[in-house]
Amino acid sequence: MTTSSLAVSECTLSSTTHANKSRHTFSSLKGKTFVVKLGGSTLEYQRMVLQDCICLHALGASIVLAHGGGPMINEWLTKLHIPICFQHGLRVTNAQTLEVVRMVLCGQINQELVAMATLLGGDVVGLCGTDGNIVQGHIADESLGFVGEIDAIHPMLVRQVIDDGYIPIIAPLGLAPNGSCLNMNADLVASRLASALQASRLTFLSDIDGIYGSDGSLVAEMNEAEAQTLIERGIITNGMIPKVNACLHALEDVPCVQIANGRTPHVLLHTLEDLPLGTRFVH
Ligand SMILES: Nc1ncnc2c1ncn2[C@@H]1O[C@H](COP(=O)(O)OP(=O)(O)O)[C@@H](O)[C@H]1O
Ligand SMILES: CC(=O)N[C@@H](CCC(=O)OP(=O)(O)O)C(=O)O
Repeated sequence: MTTSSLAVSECTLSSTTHANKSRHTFSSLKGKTFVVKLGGSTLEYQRMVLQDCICLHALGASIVLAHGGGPMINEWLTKLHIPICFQHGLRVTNAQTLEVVRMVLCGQINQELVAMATLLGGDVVGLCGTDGNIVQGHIADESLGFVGEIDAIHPMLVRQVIDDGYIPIIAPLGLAPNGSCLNMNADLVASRLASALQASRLTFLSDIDGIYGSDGSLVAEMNEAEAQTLIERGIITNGMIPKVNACLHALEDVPCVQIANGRTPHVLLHTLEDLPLGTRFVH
């Protein structure tokens, strides 16, 4: 048995119910592209998420894993006594902060995901948004420092990696026209990648079940007007603001966009059952 088929059987065995229930869904994954965004808040559950990615990949889907790492960047900034500051969910990034962002996202988190996925039998390639000019952007707001707004996604390298049979694992950095590296919000990178790849599904895995509304209960479906109202009323705050904007942006090109809890066992397999799960964005 190959390492890849081992990973599939481990995944399928530990989720026999899903495999049985979803036999029809699983048999039709060829040609489908799933973009998964793994939030920094959920990286401790990376093993389970990677297992599901490897399983779906072995069953024929093209998988792209985009990751964040906000909490780990905060940990390192704190250790180094560098101040932490966010505006509307985006990190204010001066030159010193950018050095730490790059080291943590690429040197630590991306490398750990690649090592863990390889150990689990996956064929993965670690990339960062600057590789092959995948994520091109510019500084949109001087007050945020080296934070990029995305101008273009060049998905050729990602497509090549997929076509060669690998799962690309992508860190959220970008390149400015002058060649300088920019800190990008990972949700926005995942969203734009999903659009550029014409993905059939974009799933944001975070540390909450989905979006909580004004009465504190989970909102199963949300459209743009409802999202804007919740942002204006201060019910959607912090990192959820760019995440919601990313979801709304992707909805123009991607038929299924949802936020789900990355701590739920085999949540990616659940997403294929088309049962209510987390918050799904609708027109
Ligand atoms: N209305 C809301 N519903 C759910 N979570 C919200 C809401 N508003 C703000 N949040 C916050 O958004 C967080 C998820 O965003 P973020 O911290 O950026 O996560 P990630 O690292 O997974 O991308 C939640 O942990 C929660 O604290
Ligand atoms: C500009 C900006 O805010 N960049 C983010 C990049 C990481 C990220 O987005 O991580 P999460 O998905 O865990 O939030 C940051 O520096 O934290």
